[in-house]
Amino acid sequence: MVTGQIRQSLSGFYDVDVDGETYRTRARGNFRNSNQAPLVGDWVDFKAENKKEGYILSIHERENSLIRPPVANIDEAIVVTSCVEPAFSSNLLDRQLIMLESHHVRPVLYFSKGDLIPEGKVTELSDIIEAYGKIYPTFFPFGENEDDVVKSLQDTFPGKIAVVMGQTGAGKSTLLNKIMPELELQTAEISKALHRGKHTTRKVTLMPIAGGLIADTPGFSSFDLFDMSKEELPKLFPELNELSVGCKFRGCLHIKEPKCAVKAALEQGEILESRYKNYLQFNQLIVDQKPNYKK
Ligand SMILES: Nc1nc2c(ncn2[C@@H]2O[C@H](COP(=O)(O)OP(=O)(O)OP(=O)(O)O)[C@@H](O)[C@H]2O)c(=O)[nH]1
Ligand SMILES: [Zn+2]
Repeated sequence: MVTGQIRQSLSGFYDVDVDGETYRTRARGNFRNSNQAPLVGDWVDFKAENKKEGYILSIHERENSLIRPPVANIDEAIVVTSCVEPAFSSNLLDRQLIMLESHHVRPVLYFSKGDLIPEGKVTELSDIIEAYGKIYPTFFPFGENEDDVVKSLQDTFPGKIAVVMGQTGAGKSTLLNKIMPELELQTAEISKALHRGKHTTRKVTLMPIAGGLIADTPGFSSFDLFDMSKEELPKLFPELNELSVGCKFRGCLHIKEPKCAVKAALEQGEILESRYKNYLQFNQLIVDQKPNYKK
């Protein structure tokens, strides 16, 4: 029996890395019937006569995992958000952030297309980005410092598994190509020129980049996964969660309760109004989505 880490999955095959050597494996029949499917990033025990025909015997306990992308043991998720084209959406960003928080994956924010922000909007967007910077590690290449910012993001990679996610056209491929030009990932323009969809295979790969392992995720155009309870939701906003110790009621949802520290902070302008509005909207979505969930 050998132990290694799954680095790629494709059509039922799992490529397992053992100290730099790759073994092609499959999941055993009884394994497929159980609910647990191997994921890229999983540490597995497997049996192999040779490097082409191995069988996964068991999966080690996971730190965490995501559904989109299907990757396990993620150290950080780089959320790429475009400032312009597609327009900045705090709602979409906050949806991704609570999804990551609920899966215990650490978000890192990268804001792209700072160069395209119209002059009249620079202050507004910079203020928003600065506010996010107080909640999460945030990288915003803008003007002269672009290369340094990308470099400092890349300095977070060594020894880690990272996933890159974000809306279609946000600039994920562009960022990865900046870090590692050898990758030559197709950016939107090139794939448009080739007249074909970019993500036709269901291949998931961890690519060695800047000392870490990175999975590039197909972009999405909408995002509506709310599988948490309304009680759990406020805990997924780190700044609300931190403030909640000051609320009068334990389990305060920061909506209608009196003596709520979150609402006080909101009135003082200490938290982003857009985040609070998004919180209220997500709360409503959960309430509408799961009428029987209410305690
Ligand atoms: N001006 C400017 N253009 C950018 C920047 N980042 C990306 N782009 C452009 O935006 C378009 C989309 O970028 P991609 O890197 O393909 O976006 P993606 O997130 O990989 O998109 P999907 O693969 O569809 O999910 C391309 O035309 C890029 O050249 C940026 O910082 N500034
Ligand atoms: Zn409260």
